[in-house]
Amino acid sequence: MTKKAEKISIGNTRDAALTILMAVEKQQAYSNLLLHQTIEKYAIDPKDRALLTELTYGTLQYKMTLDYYLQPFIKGKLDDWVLQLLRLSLYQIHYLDRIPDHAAVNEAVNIAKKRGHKGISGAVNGILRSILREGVRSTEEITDDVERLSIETSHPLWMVKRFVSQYGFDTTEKMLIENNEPPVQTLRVNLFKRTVEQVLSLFTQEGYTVAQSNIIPECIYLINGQAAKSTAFEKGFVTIQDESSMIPAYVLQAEPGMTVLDMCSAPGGKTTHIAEKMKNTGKLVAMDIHQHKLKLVKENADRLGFSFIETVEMDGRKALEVYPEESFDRILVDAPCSGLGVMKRKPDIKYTKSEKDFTTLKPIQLNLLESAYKLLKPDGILVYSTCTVDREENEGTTELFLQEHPDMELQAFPEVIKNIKEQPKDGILQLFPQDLRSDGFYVAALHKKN
Ligand SMILES: C[S@@+](CC[C@H](N)C(=O)[O-])C[C@H]1O[C@@H](n2cnc3c(N)ncnc32)[C@H](O)[C@@H]1O
Repeated sequence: MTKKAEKISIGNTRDAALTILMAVEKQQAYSNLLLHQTIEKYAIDPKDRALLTELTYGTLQYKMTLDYYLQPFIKGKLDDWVLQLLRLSLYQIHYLDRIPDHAAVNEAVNIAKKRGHKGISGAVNGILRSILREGVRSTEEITDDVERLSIETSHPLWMVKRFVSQYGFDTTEKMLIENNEPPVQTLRVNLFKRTVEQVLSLFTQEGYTVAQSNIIPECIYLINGQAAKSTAFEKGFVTIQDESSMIPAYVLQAEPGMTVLDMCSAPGGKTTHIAEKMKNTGKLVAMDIHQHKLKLVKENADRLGFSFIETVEMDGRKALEVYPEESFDRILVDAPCSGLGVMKRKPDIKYTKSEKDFTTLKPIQLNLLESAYKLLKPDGILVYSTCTVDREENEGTTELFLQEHPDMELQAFPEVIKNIKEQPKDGILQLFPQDLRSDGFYVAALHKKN
């Protein structure tokens, strides 16, 4: 495709959204990365950027609900792209008040003409106009509560059943509804370089609207604008991080001069937070199994001004081949997980995960913890965290680990973390997306008895 042709096809925001949706479906590409690449590559203008994000995420977020609404109007088999176009158009008609129905239909017909032929554009026009005339069917027709919740919030039935069995219907319902809300933009102030007040004032001077969190003191909410374009970001005064991800560095209680291992570190969000708490002194090893991801840790460390971080490409399960037993004061295992806590940011996760993923993850998490246990000094603290809300991967993994290691016990949380939410056990925190409007996140702090 020539540059000119690319420009023409991408000139239309809906057409660009359709291209992204098709790539997500076909190549299982990540929606957030594709969206970012599309915005950068085609220099999409800020006002269209918001619409492109809304259309792409909204259509993906409500895919199953949209299919439920579309189904009675579709006779026979449609090409994948036509189905995506219908979902995209119905999303605008059903969920976006500010887009007039006729504009959504006209755009769909134009795209169908351009991408297909007259027959297809006629079919798209017919289906959308029938929906406008007759309205969509009610989800009340679904008699089973769990099935209805699955369709209304567009999460696969197996997942909803799993959550309901783990947390009950009410908590699950709140979580699934929150997953379809736009994420709150949060930044962590790099206290090694600036105070929260200095950063708030810098953002305000540049026309951003910001507010300090009353949970994590160095967390600020960005109400409007793009953080990555700000002076504070460029100068390394802030990093983009979800508020829940700021918890592990508090719980780890690393101090200047200590020897600390971040076993699954890339892209370095938590490593740089730990580095800040260590005031750039001591030894901080940022390990990851993927060399290409460690580049991001280095870039982040450089931008934020930390010179003492050592990046190491290694499988954490084999770290004992290189590091002696009992050689670290603190270890963070921010483990690979199913990611069910971040579906708000990455709605494609809903449709790409399957139940069999859980059987492979737990042994990896336990093996990483086993390796960390051996590397940890007596009286040391080991923190296990995940960005999932799956009980098996979280409490399940922690309980098994504790059973196998009677010399490990839960470590009480610092006050800042204790105050976030009441928990059955001090030392374990399960955050749901509805708690702080953050990602769903899990943290367990474990202490090695002397
Ligand atoms: C949840 S992400 C870590 C996010 C990171 N801690 C942060 O805050 O930016 C999990 C990371 O674990 C890494 N990983 C997966 N298996 C690993 C292993 N066996 N040893 C070390 N790292 C591993 C992945 O490459 C990925 O970067």
